[in-house]
Amino acid sequence: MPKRKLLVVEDDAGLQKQLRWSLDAYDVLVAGDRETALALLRRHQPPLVTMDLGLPPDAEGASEGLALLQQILAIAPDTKVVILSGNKDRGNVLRAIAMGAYDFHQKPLDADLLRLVMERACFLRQVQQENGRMLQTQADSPLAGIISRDPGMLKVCRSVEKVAASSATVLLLGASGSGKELLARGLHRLSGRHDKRFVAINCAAIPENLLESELFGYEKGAFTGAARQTPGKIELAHGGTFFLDEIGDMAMALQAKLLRFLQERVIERVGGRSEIAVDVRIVCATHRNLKALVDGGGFREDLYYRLSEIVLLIPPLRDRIGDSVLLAQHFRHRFCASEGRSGLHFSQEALAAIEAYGWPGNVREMENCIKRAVIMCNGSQIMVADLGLPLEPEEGGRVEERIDLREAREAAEYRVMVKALARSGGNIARAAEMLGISRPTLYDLMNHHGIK
Ligand SMILES: Nc1ncnc2c1ncn2[C@@H]1O[C@H](COP(=O)(O)OP(=O)(O)OP(=O)(O)O)[C@@H](O)[C@H]1O
Repeated sequence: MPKRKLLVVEDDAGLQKQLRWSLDAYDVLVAGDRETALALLRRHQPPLVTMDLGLPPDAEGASEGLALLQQILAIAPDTKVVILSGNKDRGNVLRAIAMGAYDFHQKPLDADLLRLVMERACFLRQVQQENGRMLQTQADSPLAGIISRDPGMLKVCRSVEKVAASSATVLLLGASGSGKELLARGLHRLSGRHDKRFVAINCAAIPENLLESELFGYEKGAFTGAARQTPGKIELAHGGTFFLDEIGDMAMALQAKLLRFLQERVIERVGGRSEIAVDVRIVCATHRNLKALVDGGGFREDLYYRLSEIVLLIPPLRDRIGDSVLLAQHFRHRFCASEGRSGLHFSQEALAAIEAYGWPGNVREMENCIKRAVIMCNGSQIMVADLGLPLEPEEGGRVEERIDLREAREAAEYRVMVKALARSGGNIARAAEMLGISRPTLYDLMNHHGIK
């Protein structure tokens, strides 16, 4: 893999040399002034820039550096710019960050820390680019709305594509909010039934005594209040796909009726005498452990086997590598557009918090969280507080927000690295590929975190 390009803007020859040496994992381009920097930027389009704000002719001030920063971000808005600052530059550094610089690093240089900052910048840019590409191709793909770069989740998507054309019954297993309905809709759109209806019913949301008539329909006068003949949801899905969500919550008596339908493909409306043939593709989902329900006598074994011709396991969001930030950016785009708040960005701390949080409510929780943050945030950055994430309980029950960015970054880095290594079965090349970094960089990081 060719080295990534990094533009160093620094007028001090000694520091230029030190930066070249510290950041030798990159293809380093060096500029000593604004004009050279812009020429190199246009020619090489480096994804990463480090810059000193004090450039000639204003080496003591920051006007030249800030003007360059503005130009860099106007020419290539995705560039991740890290400001190298002296300890007296606080005000100017804050100004630079507010203008869109990615981060800052205080001199004297700490090579290890700077390398980490650059790696994180690289990673973030890559995720943002992938997100952009996905948004672009969204309209053409039937699994369009499904955003993921996690190998496990992508495997589920490939399986959906494979089974879509068949008539097999599909069982989707996954926690609440993990995207079961989204996948079921994708499956329908990819199938030969896509021009017919997709009808969904949530077995847990409808009282037991009403579910039967919802599913199978009823004849006029079948029960008090049955004023006219009403077809059921299964019948309405004729020719299309019928999605039964929370199948694990269905009562035993109704399970028997559903099994009969699956065996004979005919329904009988409540209070009716005739059998009506219905042709539907069944997709069901549950967040419950269906096999354990069967073992405990809460779910019919014969129905379980009927429903589980193809079983797809949807990983929870916390196990999807890199997806939390990717999804957060996706929802930020979407809600910025729908709420008329263009130009909002996440602060670094907010991104670190998004990565570190466990998302027990999965993608739905993330969607709600980002929507609220977009609506509630003041200014141009979404801060940690805007996310309203529950704080991690500390030892002794004390609740305290961790605001050490370096620590948060390191923890997040360690986590994704261990996951990638686990998923690749210890294969360094594959793990590095998943992480979007070079093998030497991964070795460096493993060393840094003491992973053998
Ligand atoms: N990978 C994803 N990319 C983008 N949006 C997603 C993704 N997964 C889920 N969503 C969105 O998250 C929300 C919840 O997804 P969905 O309703 O499919 O989950 P579910 O597993 O069926 O939830 P439940 O079990 O609670 O019914 C939806 O708004 C959906 O569009």
